[in-house]
Amino acid sequence: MKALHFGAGNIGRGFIGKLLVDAGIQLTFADVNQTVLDALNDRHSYQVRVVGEQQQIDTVANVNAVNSSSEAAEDLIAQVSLITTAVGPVVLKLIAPTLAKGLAKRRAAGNEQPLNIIACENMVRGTSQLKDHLFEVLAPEERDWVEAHVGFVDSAVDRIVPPSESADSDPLAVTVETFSEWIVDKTQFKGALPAIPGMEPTDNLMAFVERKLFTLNTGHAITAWLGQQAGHKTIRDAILDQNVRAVVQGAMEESGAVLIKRYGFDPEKHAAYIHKILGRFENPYLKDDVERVGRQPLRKLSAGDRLIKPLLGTLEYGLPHTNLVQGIAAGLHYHSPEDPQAQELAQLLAEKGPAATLVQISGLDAASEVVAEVVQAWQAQA
Ligand SMILES: NC(=O)c1ccc[n+]([C@@H]2O[C@H](COP(=O)([O-])OP(=O)(O)OC[C@H]3O[C@@H](n4cnc5c(N)ncnc54)[C@H](O)[C@@H]3O)[C@@H](O)[C@H]2O)c1
Ligand SMILES: O=P(O)(O)OC[C@@H](O)[C@@H](O)[C@H](O)[C@H](O)CO
Repeated sequence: MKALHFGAGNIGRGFIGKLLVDAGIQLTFADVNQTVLDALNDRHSYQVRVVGEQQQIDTVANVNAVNSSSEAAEDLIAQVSLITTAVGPVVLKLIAPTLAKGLAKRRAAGNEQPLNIIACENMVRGTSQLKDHLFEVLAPEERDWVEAHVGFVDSAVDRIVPPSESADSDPLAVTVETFSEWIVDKTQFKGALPAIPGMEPTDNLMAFVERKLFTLNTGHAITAWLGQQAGHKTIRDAILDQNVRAVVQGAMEESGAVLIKRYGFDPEKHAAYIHKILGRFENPYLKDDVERVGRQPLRKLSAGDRLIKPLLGTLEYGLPHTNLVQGIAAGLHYHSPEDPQAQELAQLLAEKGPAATLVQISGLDAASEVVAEVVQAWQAQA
């Protein structure tokens, strides 16, 4: 079996690429970073440091790489039976034209074998969003064929992979935590489910996507944003700060109450899930900067993402949301000279003030009580 994976970054190399190669799949990465492409094509292998109480170094071998918008990438799309991505939500739109050209070549070549595409991004139903981008650029005469032959499989992906501390000396170095979880929607595959140990099929994906995004990523973002305010550089230092931890845990519990009500999760098991996540944030073997985890605040504060969607759930069910409000206020305070979204946020705040900025980013109702609550928390944090 052959696969093409878009995005040879931290999750691409450290999680999805490794699982595919471990399953005996012949893997090619597609990326735009020439240094990474050259290193992959030079060495055809790289090492993954798995860190925890026990540490191990695994070698991922026999891999190749192509430029993401090249004809070589299109030709592979025409041949492979699996395409995965870990490029970041904003890049999905950028890879759609290459996908469209590759799928047109596949059809022209008469390749009727099923192809499955799985986006492994931190977003709800990312593959479905990639499909929307693809259909915007796909020629109308290709659409029925693509619907019939290509499975667009949504997934939830969980493994903390910060940039490696050795990245300066080795562009392929990658350090990952021991924990990993990749859950895919088995109802969306075309043809037989590929046998990939570590890929878990479910017919209840939304529950798992929301459980992950609205627990781990909710708590992670708040740890980063409040951590930055308190002067911490890393997620570990931030979560060991009892003031930060209390809000993070409180927000995960508030979001958890929504998830329990919506999906019927067992409350005790959900409490254990939160407890385990707090331990993962504390991992002494990983150096994860608050800037990585707090990045792109406009995306993280948007309507369907990790703060606002759980907040809306608490409003829907009449549940407490004090800590989520603190987290959202902290997101509005997030600053980073390197991050264009943080720059845009600062400009919005300067021009419009906190209430109008929040309403614009999150889609919350300007007249709602909760907007006033966030503004009050924002002022208190200043
Ligand atoms: N790192 C984590 O802990 C983690 C965990 C779960 C999910 N995720 C999600 O995985 C995705 C990737 O995150 P990451 O941490 O690996 O980021 P990353 O920046 O390390 O990797 C992204 C890769 O995509 C490449 N890229 C950019 N534009 C491209 C294009 N047009 N075509 C092909 N490749 C392109 C970049 O060069 C880079 O190698 C994000 O959606 C993230 O939310 C990350
Ligand atoms: O990748 P983002 O920017 O959506 O979120 C930052 C982190 O919370 C995220 O990458 C986590 O490390 C990951 O989701 C763990 O599975």
